[in-house]
Amino acid sequence: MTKAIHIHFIINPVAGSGNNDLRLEDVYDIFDPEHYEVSIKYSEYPTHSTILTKDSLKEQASIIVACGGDGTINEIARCIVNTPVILGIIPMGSGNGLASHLNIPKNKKQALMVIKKQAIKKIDVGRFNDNYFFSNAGFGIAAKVIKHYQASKKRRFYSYLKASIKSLLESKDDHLIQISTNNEKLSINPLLLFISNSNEMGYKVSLTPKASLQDGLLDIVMVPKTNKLRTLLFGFLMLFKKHHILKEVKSFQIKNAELSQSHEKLFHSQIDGEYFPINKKSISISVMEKSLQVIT
Ligand SMILES: Nc1ncnc2c1ncn2[C@@H]1O[C@H](COP(=O)(O)OP(=O)(O)OP(=O)(O)O)[C@@H](O)[C@H]1O
Repeated sequence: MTKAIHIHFIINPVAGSGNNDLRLEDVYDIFDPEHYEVSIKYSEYPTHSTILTKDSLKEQASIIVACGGDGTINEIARCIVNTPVILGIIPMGSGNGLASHLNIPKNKKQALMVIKKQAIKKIDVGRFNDNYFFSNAGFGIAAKVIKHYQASKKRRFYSYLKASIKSLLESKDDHLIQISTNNEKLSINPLLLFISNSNEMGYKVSLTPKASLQDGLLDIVMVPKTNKLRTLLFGFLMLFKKHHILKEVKSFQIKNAELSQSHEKLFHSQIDGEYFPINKKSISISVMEKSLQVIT
């Protein structure tokens, strides 16, 4: 008798519009119980998915399926970078940036069928000091929007738009960030400093439409603080992926970068759509080429 494949589903019940679940019968309709051993787990609080994933690794899971959005994917995938364990995704989040880049259907049954086929892609992973990002990380308004969005408690496009406008209009504090990359030293008081592995932030919005998950590079978009009118114009153009026509918008690719602040210790940042303040003088960013196996 061949050994059963252990496939574990970790569900974030509150991602997206909430009430997420998965019925064991529906999974066994697609994954025949003779060949698959299925386990379904629910996260009960933020970061719980990481603990559940570590348990699944001890339980010999060879496929772990993240059922949620980019935040849930991060909590799970960070445990399986550079391991033979494969990540599956059932998009249940609000923005679902990474799943959308990978063309994973939102319909549960269709997403299960994709997982069953097991077409595996090795994707790049972003490193942010000792943390990973799979979709994107950012500073300036990218972090503020997430802070306001999380405070609004509702995970919908409208809340995201509201948080974006609020952040665009209140950007008055100055944080000069120095960046060493590609043999260059840059300095910016950022309206936005965005570092992306994938080509979508979620809700089909993209600051880096040409980014690839397999090119061994991270795509950067840098916008210095500017006046309110140009700030709003930037926000508007971004919705149509036309922000690059503004002369102050700089886009380039990197393999690694060192970020530092001379006067301020706290970096307000976001990683994969979750607010992530860092109390360090510097941040190292790099790409780890093709170090996560994902079913697409
Ligand atoms: N039971 C729970 N109660 C409260 N928060 C939880 C629970 N389980 C997970 N979380 C947290 O929910 C947050 C949001 O998850 P996730 O990013 O997957 O959804 P989303 O924000 O709706 O989607 P996206 O990031 O794609 O827009 C994560 O920070 C995660 O830690």
